[in-house]
Amino acid sequence: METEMTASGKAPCIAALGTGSDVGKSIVVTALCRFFLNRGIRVAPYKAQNMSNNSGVTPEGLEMGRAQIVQAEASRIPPHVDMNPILLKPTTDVGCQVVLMGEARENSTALDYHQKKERLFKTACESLDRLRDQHELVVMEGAGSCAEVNLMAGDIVNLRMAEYADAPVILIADIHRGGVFAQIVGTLECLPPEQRDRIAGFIINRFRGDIRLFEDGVRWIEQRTGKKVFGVLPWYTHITIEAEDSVVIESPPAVSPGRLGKPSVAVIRIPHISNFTDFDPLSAIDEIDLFFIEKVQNLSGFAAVILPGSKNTRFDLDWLKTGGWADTLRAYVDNGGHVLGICGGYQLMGQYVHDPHGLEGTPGSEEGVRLLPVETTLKAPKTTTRSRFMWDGTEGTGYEIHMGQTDRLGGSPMFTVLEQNGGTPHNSEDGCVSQNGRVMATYMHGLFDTPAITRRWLECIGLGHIPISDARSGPAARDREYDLLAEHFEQHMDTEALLGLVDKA
Ligand SMILES: NC(=O)CC[C@H](N)C(=O)O
Repeated sequence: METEMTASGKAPCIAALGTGSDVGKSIVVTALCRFFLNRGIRVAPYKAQNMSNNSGVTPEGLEMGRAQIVQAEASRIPPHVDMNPILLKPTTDVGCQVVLMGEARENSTALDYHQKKERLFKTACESLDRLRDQHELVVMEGAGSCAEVNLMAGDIVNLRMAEYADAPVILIADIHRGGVFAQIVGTLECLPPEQRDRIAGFIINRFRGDIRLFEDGVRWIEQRTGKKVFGVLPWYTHITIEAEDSVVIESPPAVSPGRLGKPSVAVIRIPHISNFTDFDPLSAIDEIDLFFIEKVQNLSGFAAVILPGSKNTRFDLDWLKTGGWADTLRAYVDNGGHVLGICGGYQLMGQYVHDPHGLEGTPGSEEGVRLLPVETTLKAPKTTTRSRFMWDGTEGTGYEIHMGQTDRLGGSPMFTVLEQNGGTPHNSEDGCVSQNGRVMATYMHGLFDTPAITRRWLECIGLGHIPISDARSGPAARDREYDLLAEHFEQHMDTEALLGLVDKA
């Protein structure tokens, strides 16, 4: 199918906006991208502004939100910062790092960020225009609820962006949390008439149970609003696509390792966790139980404990120390436990973390958890690389996103870096392994995406007998999941009506 160019000579756009946060916008956009691609349309994803600590690196070595990287993958195109020109990475409750066109620009409080919105809106529009020049369709994603009336004047990602692109809007609602009728009618009610008219219809996400029982509900919504329900998307468990938001791992309960007779691995859910999707390949292994844990508990039942990335290393370090985690971790290691740190988790495990310029809070130094002989200083410029590395003869790929630079004062490096952003690495040593080999850490995110590296790490923690199939991870495996998602989506959507939207756009 071909799309009609708009009068401006640019490709049409459609926008998926939400009735709230975490209603499943990203996954619907991912499904839409693969659906349109399967109909022969060259499609690209776009989200003007993303607030997330879950980011990745483009082939050009620039940083962008992982959700748009996933959507680009579903569109079978390389990710580009135009797909997510503004990324806000929360460091504190009131401040964030502003990543503009893939580069960390500054730390901003919500208030001063607000004052820069107009300039940023222009940058975001230019990105969208470029995407529209290069593709046949752009599927835009909104942020949070599109009807936050107090924020509408400064909106650069929801209806204002849809207006700029003259895009019809699909409103995504989440029936699982209840109140779906009020979500939809209430959202429309909060919008001025011209914006309400822009909403073409609805997708109801996360339906559980017998869908026939909801037919009345669909009729009610259509009669009440005069707009179409494009489809009701049932809950699924047979498809794995990485999650966008760390709310999926919020407030995890205490767990009993080994409860199912399987070896268990714990990831400590630190307050500013970043790139929690690093562990998706581990959760996919049936023979292992992977848990996120937050409350201090005895660790002796775990085969290994992981300290993940952090967007505020010193804050999380203080949290680990004052809450009792630091002592618990040291005792666990003294008793033979295995610990792995990734990025911020690596920094935490050293002797000190220095932040002389206050990049992540007030300037100063903080004593580390002291599990490794390393010392870290946070300083610009930010490192953002796609890397290739070697671990004792096993090759892997990963990506680095950090301000910190870490000096090794003992132990040995974990990886030899072979390549960064397609060129020679700045420093060919990465990470640190303790003398006894049980404590190790690296800057490399995404290391478990390489099955051979996962296998190698499982050997290190005494789980070398667990089979790791190459078919479970990597690009080909993810591509199959996008097809499964599109299939599920098509089964439950009025596909003709969706295609009709593109014609009208
Ligand atoms: N991704 C991370 O874990 C980043 C670690 C730390 N906040 C830094 O910027 O160096």
